[in-house]
Amino acid sequence: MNIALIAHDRKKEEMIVFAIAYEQVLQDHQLFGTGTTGLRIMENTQLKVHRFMSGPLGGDQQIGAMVANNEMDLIIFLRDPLMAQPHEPDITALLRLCDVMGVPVATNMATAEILIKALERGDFKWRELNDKYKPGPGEL
Ligand SMILES: O=C(CO)COP(=O)(O)O
Repeated sequence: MNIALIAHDRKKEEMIVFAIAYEQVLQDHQLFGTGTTGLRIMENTQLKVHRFMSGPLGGDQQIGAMVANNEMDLIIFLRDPLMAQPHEPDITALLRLCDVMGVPVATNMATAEILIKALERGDFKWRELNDKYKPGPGEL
């Protein structure tokens, strides 16, 4: 599965704790992240993360492009709900695309834990069938 890990600055420590706690689960998947989040995870675990640009420089949009292409299976996006972000439109766009494409997305730790346990159990195997049902351009 392709999994994206993204965290705003005041949520990065939480993301690192999450990545350490679930390293054994995450290591079996292809991991993607925005620039700084990906770097911090790699500095603190043995996980390999494909790093896109930092969020404010377009990283959310790059991950959004994967969602639009139906190439992303799960997103953990620890947002900071108490701090305005300069790239708020990009964040909204990414979350909107997750809803368009039916991609499971967690925006806080409580949901992240539920989704990672579901991943561990194999609950997202249906995503592998997705290509078959993938809408073509203009079909939505
Ligand atoms: O801003 C972000 C997501 O919107 C995260 O970007 P960084 O991981 O580069 O800090």
